[in-house]
Amino acid sequence: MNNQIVLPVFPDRQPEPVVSDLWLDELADGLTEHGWLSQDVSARLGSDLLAGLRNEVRILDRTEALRKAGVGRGADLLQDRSIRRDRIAWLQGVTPVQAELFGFFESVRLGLNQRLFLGLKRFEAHYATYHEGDFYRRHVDSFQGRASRVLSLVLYLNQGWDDADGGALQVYNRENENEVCGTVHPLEGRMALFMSEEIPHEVLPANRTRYSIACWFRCDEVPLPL
Ligand SMILES: O=C(O)CCC(=O)C(=O)O
Ligand SMILES: [Fe+2]
Repeated sequence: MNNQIVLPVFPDRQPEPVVSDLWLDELADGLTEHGWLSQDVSARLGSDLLAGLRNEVRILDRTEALRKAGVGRGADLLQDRSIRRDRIAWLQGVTPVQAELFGFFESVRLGLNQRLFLGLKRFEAHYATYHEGDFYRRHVDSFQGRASRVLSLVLYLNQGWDDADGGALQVYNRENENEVCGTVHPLEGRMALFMSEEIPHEVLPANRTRYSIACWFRCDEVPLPL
């Protein structure tokens, strides 16, 4: 009789997004020193998660499930095509890849609260597509007089993006909004992180469809009417 134990074989599983103390220290230092940073996080998120998110946004785009983005909120919402031309869909965190990404955002929220005492209570995130010629003029992310968006995180989902494809995130000096202090090309797995109220930024016109997820960590408990 063969009583050898046969171990079950599981298919390769992607590890959970990797958020280490050391990495959170690095983010906190970058934010304290410069108010913003950009990093390649593809190894932390894993290629399966990035591919899953890219797949979702492409389907939303193809099925025209994304809506024209506005400026302001509630009764003040304006769809001013001279300011921004992207299309968006809010993430609910219910599909497996969104749930995994929300776990990552939550670790960032808790880790940065511990280190910087930002009082981040929650986050909201949307997919965005910029089609050829679309842009978002220079702006800051928190609404005047509300100061509820504290920290912005943008994650890009574009494979093989060349400089010639345009669509770069241009970051301006927090002391002088006319001085460019950084350019982030929207390559898959790249993340930009910045203080929402402090850092003026702009999306330059894209020369081909550009996919991203923008997430805001907020200090208000109750969502304001969207
Ligand atoms: O996609 C980006 O690089 C930035 C988008 C942005 O600034 C925004 O949605 O507020
Ligand atoms: Fe922005």
